[in-house]
Amino acid sequence: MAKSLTLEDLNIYYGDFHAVKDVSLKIAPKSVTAFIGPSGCGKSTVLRTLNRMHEVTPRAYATGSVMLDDLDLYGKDVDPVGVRTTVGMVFQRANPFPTMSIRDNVVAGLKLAGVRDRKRLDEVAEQSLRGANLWNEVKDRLNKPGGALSGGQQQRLCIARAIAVSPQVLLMDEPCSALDPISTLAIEDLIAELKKDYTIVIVTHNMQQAARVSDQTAFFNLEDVGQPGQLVEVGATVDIFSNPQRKETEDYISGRFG
Ligand SMILES: Nc1ncnc2c1ncn2[C@@H]1O[C@H](COP(=O)(O)OP(=O)(O)OP(=O)(O)O)[C@@H](O)[C@H]1O
Repeated sequence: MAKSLTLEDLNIYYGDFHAVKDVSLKIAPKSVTAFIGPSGCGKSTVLRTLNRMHEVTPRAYATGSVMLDDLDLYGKDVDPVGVRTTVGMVFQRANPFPTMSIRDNVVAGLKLAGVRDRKRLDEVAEQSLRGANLWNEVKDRLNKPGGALSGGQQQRLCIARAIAVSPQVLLMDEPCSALDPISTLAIEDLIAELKKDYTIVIVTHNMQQAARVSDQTAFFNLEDVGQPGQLVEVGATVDIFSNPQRKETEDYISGRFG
């Protein structure tokens, strides 16, 4: 079931480079939080610490804590691979396995986890494709390759693949940046649906998108090039967009910089 995330004093490094400084933030279950801010301020870096993908980069590490309800994701006995199942991720560019069938793309994670029962796999494939609003478009060609779908369909296939393993949180790193406006709206509608079951964190450069899809907005910035990114302001999306407390936030959302 959907869970909360609590980041406390999170500092994130790539080797000697201090990329993000002192982030503390609460994310409620079954809500959408948007990370916004200019290029290089650390939005994707923070996102990747939420499922321990950050440390996949050589010499990258984080200090502080990320709690999933009461589980410290950076705790000593926590398996990062398990974390990545519990906290799923969808990337900027849809990345289905191109020659693998649509059905097998969706259940790839389950197969990897050892599930072999064909009936069960078919059920999960259908459920996840329905959940990703893709079922009606692909139900007659489940054995065709995932790479044969349109960009927007591929992105929904990746969302189906992410939800097939029953995560508690979904992270989305600019999921619409490679999509046309119609496919973008389809993904935004889907986010509104998914929020009923999942806690969602999305990085977006699109202010209108942040305003449309999120309940909470976190604005990141950096004082100067080479300085660590920081969380400048976080609050209910309506407040951040209508009544930001910090001038930097106002300047950014009104398009005066970034
Ligand atoms: N693999 C890496 N190795 C070293 N430094 C990195 C790596 N990835 C990102 N960085 C640096 O960390 C900082 C934050 O980058 P990040 O990609 O998180 O920013 P962002 O806000 O998501 O940017 P954008 O909006 O352009 O995607 C930048 O200075 C970036 O150059």
